[in-house]
Amino acid sequence: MTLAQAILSHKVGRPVRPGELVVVEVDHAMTIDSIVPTVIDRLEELGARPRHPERVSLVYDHVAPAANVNVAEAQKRGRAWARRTGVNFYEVGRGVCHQVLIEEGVARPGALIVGSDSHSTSYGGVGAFGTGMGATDIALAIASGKTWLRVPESVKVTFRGRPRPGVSAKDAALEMVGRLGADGATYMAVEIHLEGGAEEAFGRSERVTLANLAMEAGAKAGIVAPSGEILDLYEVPDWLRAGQDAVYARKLEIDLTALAPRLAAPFYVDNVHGLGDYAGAEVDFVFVGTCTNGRIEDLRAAAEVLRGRRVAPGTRMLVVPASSRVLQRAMEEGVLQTLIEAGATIGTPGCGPCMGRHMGVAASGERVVSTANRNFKGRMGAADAEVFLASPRTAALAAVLGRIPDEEEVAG
Ligand SMILES: CC(C)[C@H](C(=O)O)[C@@H](O)C(=O)O
Ligand code: SF4
Repeated sequence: MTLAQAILSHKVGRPVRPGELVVVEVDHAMTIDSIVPTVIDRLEELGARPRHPERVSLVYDHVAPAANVNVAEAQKRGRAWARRTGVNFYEVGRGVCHQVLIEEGVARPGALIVGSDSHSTSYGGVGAFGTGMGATDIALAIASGKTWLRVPESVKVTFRGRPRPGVSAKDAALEMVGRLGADGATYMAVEIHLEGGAEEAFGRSERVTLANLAMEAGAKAGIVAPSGEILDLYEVPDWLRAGQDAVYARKLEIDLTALAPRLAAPFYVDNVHGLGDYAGAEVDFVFVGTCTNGRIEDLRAAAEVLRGRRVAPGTRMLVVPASSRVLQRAMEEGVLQTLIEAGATIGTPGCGPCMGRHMGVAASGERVVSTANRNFKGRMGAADAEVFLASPRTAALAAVLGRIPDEEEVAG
């Protein structure tokens, strides 16, 4: 069995096969500020309330703090609903939904989590089956405590070895999406195995980055086989193991020892290149943050580059911690001090300008280096703003140099 099969079989109480439709209890249902109004509408149409409010979370992260009166009104309605129903509520500033659910211990190995956000695959970083759904499906999951799923086929991706200096999980994830293609894993589970040193090199944070980017290959779920740090942090159930008999739709091997830093160039996440193709291109705006790369490990990587240096004149840099805990930690460790002294500015924990809705959108013709997971046309503001996706290290170097760095500078 694959890991996706193992989790869904455990839920159903018998072995399930890819292609089967199953109705399963969900361990948790999550929704966000910008989707909750529709979720409430659907629940009201059904005359339903959350069946298990303690298994529901509402996180205010996407346009938080509210950018205008309409958003403020919608958030007010969601707050009142959360109070009325007793679901878990995370206010403006607590952080990006996925990071919050991981920090709160909701995401754990073997759990099934549905969220009204496509990057719910992130929970796979800790060995959960996390998947994104629309508002109607989430409303039904909240009302009934269950959902239906087609048991997905799986693509097996094996990362082998330890990455070279300057190469991170983001580079590995971009390489994976580039090789799979944007629709290479549509409705499949991407099952990620770390071997030959990769299981130690990539801790929880890095695994979340990998599972998060699996979405950009179209994946229903991205599940990293628990090993390394995950075994220290969680109790991993015995049944959560891919069997020798597991059948995969496709297998991909990535040698981390040979991997160079990667960039996803506009306007597709699978448009993955080496730095050499764009090195020297001027950069207007650098954004470090998001559910992909806004954790303390990512802020440390940026601070390491910025220590004792300045963001280049003509370039601006915004750092948005993925959560309030990340912010707190960055403060305690002096990471914030380093970033601020270098001339970066800090935003409220949450999604920040990832979706181009507030907190620093890009103007026409501007070039952005972002640590996020999407670079579609208009994603961060103007339709012709160019967004390059990269690791926190590459992004921070772009900020101090005012241009896209080359491979040697990143290896530095
Ligand atoms: C707003 C939300 C529904 C959306 C998603 O589903 O992913 C957003 O988080 C994104 O990254 O584009
Ligand atoms: S940080 Fe970006 S990718 Fe992640 S949930 Fe928020 S908007 Fe979506």
